[in-house]
Amino acid sequence: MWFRLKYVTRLPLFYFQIISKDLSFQNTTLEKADRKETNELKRKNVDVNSTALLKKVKVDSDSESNSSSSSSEDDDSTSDPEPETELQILGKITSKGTEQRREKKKKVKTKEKLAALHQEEVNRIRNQHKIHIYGTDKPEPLKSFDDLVTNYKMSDVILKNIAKIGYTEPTPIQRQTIPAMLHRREIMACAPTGSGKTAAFILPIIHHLGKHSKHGFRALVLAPTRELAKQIYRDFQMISDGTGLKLHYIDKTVPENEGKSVKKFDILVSTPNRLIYQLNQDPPQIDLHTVEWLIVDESDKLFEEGKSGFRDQLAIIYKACDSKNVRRAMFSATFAYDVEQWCRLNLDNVIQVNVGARNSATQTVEQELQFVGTEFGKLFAIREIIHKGIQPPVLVFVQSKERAQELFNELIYDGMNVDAIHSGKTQAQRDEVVMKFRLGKVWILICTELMGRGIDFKGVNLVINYDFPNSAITYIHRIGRTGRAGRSGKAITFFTEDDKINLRSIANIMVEAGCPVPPYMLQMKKPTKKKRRRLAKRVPEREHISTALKADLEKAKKKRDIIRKVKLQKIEGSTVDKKKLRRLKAKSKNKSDVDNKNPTTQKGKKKTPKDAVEMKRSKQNISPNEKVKKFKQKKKNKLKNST
Ligand SMILES: Nc1ncnc2c1ncn2[C@@H]1O[C@H](COP(=O)(O)OP(=O)(O)OP(=O)(O)O)[C@@H](O)[C@H]1O
Repeated sequence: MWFRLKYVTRLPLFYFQIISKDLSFQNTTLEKADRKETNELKRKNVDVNSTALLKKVKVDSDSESNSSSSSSEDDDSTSDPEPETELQILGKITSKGTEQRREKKKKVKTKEKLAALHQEEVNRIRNQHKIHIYGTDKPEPLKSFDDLVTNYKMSDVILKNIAKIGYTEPTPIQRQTIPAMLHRREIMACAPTGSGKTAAFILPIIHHLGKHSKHGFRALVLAPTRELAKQIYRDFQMISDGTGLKLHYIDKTVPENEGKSVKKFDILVSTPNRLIYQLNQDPPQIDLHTVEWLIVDESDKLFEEGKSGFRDQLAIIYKACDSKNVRRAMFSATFAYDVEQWCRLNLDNVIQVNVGARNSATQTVEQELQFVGTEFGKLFAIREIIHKGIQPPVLVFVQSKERAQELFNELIYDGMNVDAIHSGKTQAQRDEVVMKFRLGKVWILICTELMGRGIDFKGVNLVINYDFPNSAITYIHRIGRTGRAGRSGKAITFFTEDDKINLRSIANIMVEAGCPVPPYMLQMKKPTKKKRRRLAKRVPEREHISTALKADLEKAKKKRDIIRKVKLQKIEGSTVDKKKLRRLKAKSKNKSDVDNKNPTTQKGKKKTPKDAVEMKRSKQNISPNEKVKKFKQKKKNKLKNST
């Protein structure tokens, strides 16, 4: 291109040369004088371009008038280097344009260079924080929270609030998802446990909503458990303080007709179950037509099918949020392939943000596997850990509410500062336990999966997986209750012979996080996908938790047998009550059968009336309306049968 321009600029020059060749004989003197002058001007470093042009025009007109006379320009040109000077001079005329073009090019180049440098900086930030982003028109990550003011005009009130909480730098997930949401992009975000995903969606929502309005809910946040929903609600309260935005959390205690007043709120935080209950009322107690932001926290859990999942409920809520302006964002520390596929198909121009390797444990947790042989070995091991000295708070995970209660019974007798939380407890009891644990009044908290996801207890130092997690995903979330927000933590996982099937997947996660693992674990047989899914849905059967030694249990059993025998003898020896005798014999047989199968049944079977009521309630877990429906249905069926 540059060459072509060069030749174009030299064309008039060539033309002048031809003319001057013809006139050279006549104009030698004139030209020489001319050249002399121009050379002089050149020497004086004056802009000669215009002068040269004028002269040239003059030469041309003169040559036209003296066309009959001729002189040899060739000789002149070969013998005299002057024409070259002329070329240079004329070249200068064009070189001014070239220079301009060059300057333009330079400007373009510098612009390109600056853009490249900027992109390099953006890439550097992303690489430094292990941010992987997929999608089109990817917004730049934040360098600092100040970018929110300079680039997005975020209110000082919000920034003061986050400074008050103690956030000085955005976490990696916040760096990338906050700008994406501020550009109103639908997103799917995956970042390790405890990496600040909550604030990553709270900040842009509060900025977008701005002030309180009476249009109804404009943001809806869903979480799988009440505890997590409450925690998110509290975070919203802290970050939106002073903005005037009104928050709402659906509580069971809320009166039925409360739906009429929901227009006074801007943000709703809820579990899917509570929300569905309100949507199903006639007329619905909640209106989601005005929702502009739908956030699904722990989205892979909410997408799960079956008893423990919320897929059906989520579908209903998704449909109910039918505003044209609605934007959706999915957050979790783990993502299943099918959820990802769903997001790609159903979200509008979705941006996917992953921090670190997907479905990996946080690097700040020191992970350890401990072989304990049997169920009894677990109790021995936990006592040993506690006696060696623990730094509270400590979380202990078991697989069911029954086992949580059993372990609680054992540890409380050891005089430990311990409590348990599970779905068998009432909401008030659960809230009280959580509060005590947060305040440091309880040091060891025994819990089920209820506390496995999202819960942010400050400074948990140790997580003990008393019962082996039934999937790698469960493991990642459980151990993620420690090592949060960059702090360090430790996780110990007990395993017995029965847990071998899932051992390899957990060992792989440990290796990825840089924790040592015996090599044999990585070479164990991989369970099939089908088997893994089945395992993830069901918890394995385990012996009851009890310290009573087998010998002691045998002794107790023998004692009971002797008492029964004596009773029998007494009955047989006296007046014969055959019915009573048969009953006693049968009872004795059944009892010993049960005892033989399970040496710990005595303790496990002890149930207070309160326990029974709670168990019944948790089993039923049916809303009052559903109860009425069931009752009516039963009545109808009875009537049908009778007719
Ligand atoms: N920018 C920040 N600077 C410092 N601490 C932060 C920042 N953002 C969030 N935190 C803190 O990090 C902790 C974990 O945050 P959060 O509960 O949002 O994690 P998460 O990624 O949602 O975890 P999980 O996957 O377990 O739900 C909280 O105590 C929160 O206050």
